[in-house]
Amino acid sequence: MKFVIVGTNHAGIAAANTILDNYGEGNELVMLDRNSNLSYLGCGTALWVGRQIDGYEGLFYTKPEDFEAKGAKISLETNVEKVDFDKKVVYAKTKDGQEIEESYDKLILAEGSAPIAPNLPGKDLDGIHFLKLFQEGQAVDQELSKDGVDTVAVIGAGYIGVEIAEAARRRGKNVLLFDAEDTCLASYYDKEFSQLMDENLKENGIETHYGEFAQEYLGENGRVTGLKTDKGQYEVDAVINCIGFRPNSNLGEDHLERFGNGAYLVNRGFQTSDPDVYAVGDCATNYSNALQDTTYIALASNAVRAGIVGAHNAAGTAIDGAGVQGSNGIEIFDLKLVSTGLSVKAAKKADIPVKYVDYEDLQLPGFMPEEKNEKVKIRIVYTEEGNRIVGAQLASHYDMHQLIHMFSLAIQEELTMDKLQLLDIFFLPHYNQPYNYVTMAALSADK
Ligand SMILES: Cc1cc2nc3c(=O)[nH]c(=O)nc-3n(C[C@H](O)[C@H](O)[C@H](O)COP(=O)(O)OP(=O)(O)OC[C@H]3O[C@@H](n4cnc5c(N)ncnc54)[C@H](O)[C@@H]3O)c2cc1C
Ligand SMILES: NC(=O)C1=CN([C@@H]2O[C@H](COP(=O)(O)OP(=O)(O)OC[C@H]3O[C@@H](n4cnc5c(N)ncnc54)[C@H](O)[C@@H]3O)[C@@H](O)[C@H]2O)C=CC1
Repeated sequence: MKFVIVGTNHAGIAAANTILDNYGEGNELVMLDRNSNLSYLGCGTALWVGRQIDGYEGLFYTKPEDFEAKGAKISLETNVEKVDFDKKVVYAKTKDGQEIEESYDKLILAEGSAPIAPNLPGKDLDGIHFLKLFQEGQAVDQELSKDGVDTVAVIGAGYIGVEIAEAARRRGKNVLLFDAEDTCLASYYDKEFSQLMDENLKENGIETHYGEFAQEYLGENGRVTGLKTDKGQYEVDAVINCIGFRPNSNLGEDHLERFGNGAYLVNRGFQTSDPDVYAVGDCATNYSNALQDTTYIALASNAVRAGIVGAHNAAGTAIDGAGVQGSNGIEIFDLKLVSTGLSVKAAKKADIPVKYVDYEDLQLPGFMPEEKNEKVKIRIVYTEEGNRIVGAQLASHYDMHQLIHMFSLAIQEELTMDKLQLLDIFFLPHYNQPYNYVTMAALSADK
């Protein structure tokens, strides 16, 4: 059997390793990617640009030779231009213009996603950036090193925007952070949580502008000098756009069924509407256990799992993915926020009637040293009918992030609130309280 994988970043890499490690013998694998590098962990961009880590070198976790050593044929700087789904042939062109044709038995599309580019006047000015690829991270890093770049506008206060705003601030810049919503991180947290991050950003010197839409990039001599929004005009020396991702799904757009946002629509085994074509990672949908329906969530964690499951299915081992909760986390100037599943706001948007319970307490007993102890805020979201757990959010300066995985499992396994009430949660003063906030929240929940 011959497999072709288009896109060799996180999803494509996971698919390739699954095929090579489990079905390598007697099978053929071709990997194609238009980029000059693979396996870049974008999550490290802000850490590197903000000088919280020494450099970018450690942000790559594999190289082409690793796949060649296992028998794959891998070609970077090779753009796949067309797929003939009837003849089962992929057409690509290398950087130096060489045309490549690869037939396949099973095709795995792992084309990923691209940053959404707002079509605003002035969009071609110098000093306007996006953040996805390693090369784009490098461009932002170089921009922040230029003389005269003192004030930076970040458009979009989602995950990338908030992280790069922190990085630019750590580099000593004046940072203006814009979002159309009335808080940061609006698609991940309810207001009671995102506002904690808003305060944290302001306390650390970031100027936040919410409920504001960018309308125009202003410039002089080909270089950006300002940003005009529906509420004002600001002098800035550089702009970083972070208003979300759009799935790359050009190759199959006329042949494969797609989701509302253009992502390839796949089943639980990541098979598309063409039985010989699989789609994994940011270019494809996923199954949400909270919604109990199809969803689109662009995360490296999802991409890796999708790559593994999709590859097994493509190779003939029928397995269903476990679905996703969209579990995520962020740490900015020491404040940690983690969430999984649906916020109250997201549940409302999805027309799922929910209740929620909030609880706030110190992580450790009061007798523990003050400098080790922090308040933790928790919200658990559950369905009005049946009390099924569908979401959780936590915020603290204490590192409580591992707890969110328990809620992720609870959502996946469709657990109800009563299962949490008397769950055996150990007590040790070094870690928690005898009446810990999970038990207390569950006990006090309206059921
Ligand atoms: C700044 C930043 C921070 C992030 N932080 C996190 C984080 O902390 N946690 C997390 O889980 N996620 C994070 N993400 C999201 C994560 O990076 C993506 O979800 C992940 O990259 C998706 O992997 P993928 O392999 O599906 O797609 P991509 O990474 O988009 O890779 C797709 C690949 O396909 C190639 N390709 C596309 N079309 C073609 C074609 N026609 N021909 C040849 N090659 C093609 C591209 O060159 C690319 O290499 C972050 C993203 C960014 C940008
Ligand atoms: N820690 C993590 O898990 C991280 C995950 N990622 C993932 O990468 C993907 C892309 O991240 P982001 O680009 O930050 O997308 P995002 O969806 O997280 O945030 C985009 C933000 O831009 C705002 N916005 C949209 N259009 C706008 C406009 N015209 N004007 C002003 N604001 C506008 C939205 O309200 C939203 O808050 C996401 O799926 C994200 O989850 C990225 C970084 C870190």
